[in-house]
Amino acid sequence: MKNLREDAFRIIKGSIDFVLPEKAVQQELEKLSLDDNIHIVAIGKAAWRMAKAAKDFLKDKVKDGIVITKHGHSQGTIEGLQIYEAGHPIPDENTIKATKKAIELVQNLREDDVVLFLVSGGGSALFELPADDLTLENIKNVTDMLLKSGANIVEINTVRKHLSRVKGGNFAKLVEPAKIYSLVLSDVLGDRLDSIASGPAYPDSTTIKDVEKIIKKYDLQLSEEILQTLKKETPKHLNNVETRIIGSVTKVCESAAKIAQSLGYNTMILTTTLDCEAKEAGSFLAAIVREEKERERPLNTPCAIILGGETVVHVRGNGKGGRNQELVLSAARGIKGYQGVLIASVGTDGTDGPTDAAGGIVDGETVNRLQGKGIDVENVLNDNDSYHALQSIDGLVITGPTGTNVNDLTFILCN
Ligand SMILES: Nc1ncnc2c1ncn2[C@@H]1O[C@H](COP(=O)(O)OP(=O)(O)OP(=O)(O)O)[C@@H](O)[C@H]1O
Ligand SMILES: O=C(O)[C@H](O)CO
Ligand SMILES: [Mg+2]
Repeated sequence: MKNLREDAFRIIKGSIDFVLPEKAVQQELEKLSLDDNIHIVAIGKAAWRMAKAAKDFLKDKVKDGIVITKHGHSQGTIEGLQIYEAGHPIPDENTIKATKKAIELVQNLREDDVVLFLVSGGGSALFELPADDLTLENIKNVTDMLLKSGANIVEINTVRKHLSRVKGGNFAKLVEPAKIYSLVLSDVLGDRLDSIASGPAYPDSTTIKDVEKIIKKYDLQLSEEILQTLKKETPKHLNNVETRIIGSVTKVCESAAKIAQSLGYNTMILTTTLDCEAKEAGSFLAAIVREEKERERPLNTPCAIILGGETVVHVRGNGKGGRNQELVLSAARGIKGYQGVLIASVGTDGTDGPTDAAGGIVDGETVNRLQGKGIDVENVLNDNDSYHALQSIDGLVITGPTGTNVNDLTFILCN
């Protein structure tokens, strides 16, 4: 018999290690073998670690550079690079100041210069210079409105791209005639490159028609000056950019599958875009487990069934939890009594909702164990209190902040 719990922790640790910024950046730089005259521009929550890895690898080939990351995310100086911290999820004065510095850095480059553009999630708030005569206040207001509207990240960034001097491919235009190599750590399901950090160096696939639809759909009340700016198109073609995705939930799933295989499991990646309600995802996973246990389908045991994505929780209760913890607890209801099975789900950033846990692990005994402590799973789910319930039965996965952020990993292990 396999030790499912031990194997689960190996899969979690190993697959997250694979998309840590250092490893992902250096592996790609080895393949690229860039010449001299490199200028680093790094944006996003992982910017500091990506830039440090690039500088350590490229050494004197780097002429200069700039890092723009979230407040609290810098880990000190990096020789030859300017470091800025700025507001996230709402941009602040530093966002504008740092973005102007980045533009200064790339504005007068020549054809034989190279901009190494390191992109990670959070870049939209951290890298911004408003278009036309719009002010930071304008952008803050629109951002706040969009974040509260219920629009998804692709929709939010569609609007943001059309209000900016750097988003939606505009940054690449400012870099011309120099070339950009863009290395991207994706936090958008499906890895839409024009959405990640609002695609400063990627041809924009969205149009002002799309913006109009989003304004209507969410009944956004925008000022006249903003509506005027939203009439201008973003660049649809760029000639100076090469882009590589160096980390994503797809890569996490693929490395989880490899690790599971090496541990002796028959393995399948079911999806890399799980995006429904966390509780529903949990019920669905439990149904798959029952099929495995009753009929050994879809895989012969021992097996690992792997999913990547980012589920949604509409928080209505007063409890503490996160989408991964809620997903596994919901799943626990449907696998009650089964032996030799486990379901785990974690955020690859190590933080699931406003908790210190990355996610949770449940098995066929979870519901009974909770009952033994006088805890009713339905009540817990109604109150969105998955954290305390899982904590009481040693069902939390605690990794601490991992330094990367590429959505969530969920998997089933069956003996
Ligand atoms: N008590 C709770 N139970 C379940 N889910 C919760 C609870 N409180 C908050 N959440 C969910 O946690 C989400 C926020 O999670 P988290 O802080 O991990 O952000 P994120 O989406 O991963 O963003 P980031 O890219 O910044 O990490 C919210 O969208 C909310 O749905
Ligand atoms: O910065 C952003 O736009 C989001 O994190 C998606 O990449
Ligand atoms: Mg998170």
